[in-house]
Amino acid sequence: MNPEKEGQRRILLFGHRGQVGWELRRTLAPLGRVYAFDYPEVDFADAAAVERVVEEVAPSVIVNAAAYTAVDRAESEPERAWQINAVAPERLARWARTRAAWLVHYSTDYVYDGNKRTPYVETDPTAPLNAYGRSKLEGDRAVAASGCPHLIFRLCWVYGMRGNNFLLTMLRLARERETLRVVSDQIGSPTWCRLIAEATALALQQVLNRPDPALWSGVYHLRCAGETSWYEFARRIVESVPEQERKCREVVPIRSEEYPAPARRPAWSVMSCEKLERAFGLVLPDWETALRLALDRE
Ligand SMILES: NC(=O)C1=CN([C@@H]2O[C@H](COP(=O)(O)OP(=O)(O)OC[C@H]3O[C@@H](n4cnc5c(N)ncnc54)[C@H](OP(=O)(O)O)[C@@H]3O)[C@@H](O)[C@H]2O)C=CC1
Ligand SMILES: Cc1cn([C@H]2C[C@H](O)[C@@H](COP(=O)(O)OP(=O)(O)O[C@H]3O[C@@H](C)C(=O)[C@@H](O)[C@H]3O)O2)c(=O)[nH]c1=O
Repeated sequence: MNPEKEGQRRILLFGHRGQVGWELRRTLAPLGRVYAFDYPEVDFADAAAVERVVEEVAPSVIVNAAAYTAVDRAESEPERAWQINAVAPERLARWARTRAAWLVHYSTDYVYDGNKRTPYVETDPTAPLNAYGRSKLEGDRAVAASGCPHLIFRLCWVYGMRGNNFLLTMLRLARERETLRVVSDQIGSPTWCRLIAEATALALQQVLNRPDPALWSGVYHLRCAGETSWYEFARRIVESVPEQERKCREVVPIRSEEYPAPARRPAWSVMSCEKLERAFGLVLPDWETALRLALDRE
């Protein structure tokens, strides 16, 4: 084997202005030269634009953190979600296969129906409840079926201090409203985007230096340890807002039916990360520690 030197390696990153992509730009830098793109410079719905960039950069690694992530909006725009989450990754995977390039891609807990009560493993059947989940699942299938060397990280409840996410929504609402009503019957693992980007780089570094890419290619669950409800997560976030800035006095637990939304969400999003630990020796901290770190560091 003749591993490519870090200095020569060309890494093509899509979605660098998103939560995970923003962090990846930094964590991938030690692995090679990072060429970063996002919407609207490159629109995943425009096949020719994607093809042009991939041909021009000619990467040996593609990291795709771009996605259509508006879960409720996807119910009324399923075609657009499909183009971005299913069709575009398939094109990237086909290109990667012809050049033997690695493709790192992200998936979601929303590919599962949430009916289990023990942690999901990667081989469990998928059955998405909403249009976003269906489009993401098709992206996973296309990448896995393409035959390119690939890592698909299946994430859950991602937050950070940029973009749209539950943490930022709750920090804002805690300052605006006296009472917050938050669902307590959906269980998952809030995961800080910075830890995802760090784990991605560590896993990628390992596979790039190992022979036999096919052995390591596959789906890996990647999330913070522990589990909680959106309600408990909201309570911790609200508590973090200094008393003098906080308007919210009460967070009320409610059932999903009491928070009507266009998309159904799984009741159980807890995923086992044993496969990730076995393959790469990676374990993320528990969600409460990670939340404290995220709030302190940013
Ligand atoms: N957020 C979460 O809770 C979870 C996310 N994931 C997955 O993790 C990955 C990263 O998610 P996250 O960082 O939160 O996503 P973000 O929504 O923060 O970022 C996605 C990026 O993709 C870009 N994008 C949107 N539409 C297009 C398009 N047509 N062409 C090119 N780029 C586009 C967005 O641009 P713009 O902002 O301009 O639209 C944005 O910069 C995704 O695959 C997502 O499905 C999995 C589980 C949980
Ligand atoms: C704002 C708010 C939300 N909720 C509920 C709605 C929903 O069931 C839950 C989470 O709300 P959000 O809409 O922020 O989360 P949602 O967009 O469903 O988050 C998902 O995003 C995609 C991209 C993923 O892949 C998933 O892992 C997951 O993180 O909280 C309340 O109960 N009260 C509130 O005030």
